[in-house]
Amino acid sequence: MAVDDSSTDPDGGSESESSASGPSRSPSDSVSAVARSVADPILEIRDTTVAFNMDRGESRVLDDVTLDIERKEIIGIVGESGSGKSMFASALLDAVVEPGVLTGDITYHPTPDESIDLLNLSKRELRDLRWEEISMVFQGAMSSWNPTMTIRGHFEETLDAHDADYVAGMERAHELLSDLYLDPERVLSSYPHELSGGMKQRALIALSMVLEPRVLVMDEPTAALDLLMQRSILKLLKEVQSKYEITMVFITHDLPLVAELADRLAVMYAFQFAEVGPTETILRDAAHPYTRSLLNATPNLDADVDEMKPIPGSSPDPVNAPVGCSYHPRCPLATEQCVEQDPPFFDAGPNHQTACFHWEEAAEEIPFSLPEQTDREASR
Ligand SMILES: Nc1ncnc2c1ncn2[C@@H]1O[C@H](COP(=O)(O)OP(=O)(O)OP(=O)(O)O)[C@@H](O)[C@H]1O
Repeated sequence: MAVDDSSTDPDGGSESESSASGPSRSPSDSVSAVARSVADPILEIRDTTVAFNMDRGESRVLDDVTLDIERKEIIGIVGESGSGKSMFASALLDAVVEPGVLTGDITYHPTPDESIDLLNLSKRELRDLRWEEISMVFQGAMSSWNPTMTIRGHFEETLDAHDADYVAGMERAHELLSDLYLDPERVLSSYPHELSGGMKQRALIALSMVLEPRVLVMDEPTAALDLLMQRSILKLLKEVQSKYEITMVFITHDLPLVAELADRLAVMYAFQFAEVGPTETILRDAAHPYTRSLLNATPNLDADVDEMKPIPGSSPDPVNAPVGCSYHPRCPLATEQCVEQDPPFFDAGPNHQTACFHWEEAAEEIPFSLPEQTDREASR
């Protein structure tokens, strides 16, 4: 799915005529469409692909994605299992595992006036960038604590590896642990097995922020926790984000969960972004048939089980992703055009882009009812 702005009228609406005739998909269109929605990008991801050569053929597990991440925003990357979310996270840190091949352009702007070409750094520069500038809490990281080392040992090791000032670093560790409602001394002197899952996860978030990164990428950071702990960590993350003014990229399959936290959502389907927009807009006016069906299929505390409608069919194999729109085999709105052409992004409203030729029909054809008031709205 490419990005396109050629179908947009001056008022920000879209003209279906131009979409039907196949809008231009040149890179300049791509950049201008993305730039319009993000005023001060801290990360610019352009035409980025991750591919593995398999015996069966090339497996494109991230397929030509373009996205800007705004400084100090919380962006939720949402999608079904296997849609490419973790690959996207790894790409942001040039940390794709071998033999995966990462191509494209990712530019990091530590400040609005500085640009770093993230995919052309030396090993040393990349090592410094990770943790110090862009830090990551990986999926399953709770089990990655070294069981023979206290939590203090982990903080010390991290500070040491980056030649950071020990006293200032440990002061920051104390502050972060307190911010995350942990008793710093008790936690620092504990071994990982002496802490509950929720405490370990909060300590890990503190550890990932100890070198004062500007961006924190979290891949399913709360997946192993119960619902109440997940929600309380989300609340703490919001507080920490606003205190330290950090940019957060929160990756999850759980749309209602991340909707409580994120300013914007980017919905992934089949290794590409299907829709990007402000969280409230996506929840109220999702324009992509997949997002609308995902909202109908997603369990949440407020909906009856009978109201949930699973999406028929299964998500594509990265070796044999469908030609045209990758969602077309499961989409009730699919036409010949969807089978033949890869839809570009269309503007569906302010800062709201969707990669669907038929987005204007989606609201009528795929209705969904908004959940009752959520915690997110109540907390605003
Ligand atoms: N090392 C690898 N070699 C080849 N393919 C891989 C490798 N790791 C992941 N994949 C494939 O890449 C695709 C995207 O995986 P990814 O882990 O990014 O999905 P995800 O959306 O994060 O899912 P989940 O939430 O289940 O982790 C999947 O089809 C997966 O099988």
